[in-house]
Amino acid sequence: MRFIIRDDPAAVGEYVGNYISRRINEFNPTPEKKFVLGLPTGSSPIPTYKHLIKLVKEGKLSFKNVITFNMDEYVGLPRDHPESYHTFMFTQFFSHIDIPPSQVNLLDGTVEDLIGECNAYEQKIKDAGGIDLFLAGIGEDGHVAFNEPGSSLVSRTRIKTLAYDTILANSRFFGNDLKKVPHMALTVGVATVLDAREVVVVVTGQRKSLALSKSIEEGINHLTTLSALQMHPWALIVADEDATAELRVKTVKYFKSIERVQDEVETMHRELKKKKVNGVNPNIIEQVPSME
Ligand SMILES: N[C@@H]1[C@@H](O)[C@H](O)[C@@H](COP(=O)(O)O)O[C@@H]1O
Repeated sequence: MRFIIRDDPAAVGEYVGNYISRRINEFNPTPEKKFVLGLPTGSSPIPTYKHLIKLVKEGKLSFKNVITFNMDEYVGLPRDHPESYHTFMFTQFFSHIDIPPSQVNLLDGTVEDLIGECNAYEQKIKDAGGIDLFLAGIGEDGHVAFNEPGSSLVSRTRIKTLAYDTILANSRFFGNDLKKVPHMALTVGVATVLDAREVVVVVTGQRKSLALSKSIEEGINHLTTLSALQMHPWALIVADEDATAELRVKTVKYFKSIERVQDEVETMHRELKKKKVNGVNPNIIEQVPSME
């Protein structure tokens, strides 16, 4: 697992935005071979979305040949509700970039057959060739998507009842009225996230610091579902300084000290790819012992 620390949320957004942009451009997507991107909602990815929008406006990035799959959606909120994740994604991101709406996928929490909706979503991801890069955030209790504490670490897209802490955290978007916050959601599973070829997680703010510590400094545990990321062959967490408040000084020093080496290996990896050297393992980055 790679772990990068930046000063503040804006710097995190710039780093992650550039990272995703580089991945899409290196992939060189075409109408026949589209890049498949998994996306989250929440306040944490907003600076990343802002930076990606900027890159599109500057002509440095295009989403014309990108397919997106969002992580989750509330059950029972109409798609045009101001707090639905559907509305959030179009307001914050999709309306500002050049992605054809037909390539945007979001779960629909208003359909009658919610189980059928979840199963069809998993199938749609498979049919698209799997997710190339899944961007994620983290809940205050360490959840990824809506995989609340106690979720199976091999879970797939399904209906979840939200934890009280999550309802409380999300009530800020519903006029602080707990009764207005939906209590159920459709969410991709932990295994759906882990199936992606690459996972990038944005963690900002002090209120996420305990969850971050539990995810990377302790063992894999279904009470902190993001900790399952430790099993992923190519995961990256990008945090701001505030989010590191509960980490051991040793952990922060370690990851800061290897960042330079990580960058060098990334550059080497890119150069090798560019030269199309035969027989190069695309996961060469994983072979650097200091990064495991
Ligand atoms: N389902 C979403 C998660 O995907 C998101 O990571 C989390 C944190 O949101 P924020 O970034 O606003 O703290 O909120 C919700 O629970």
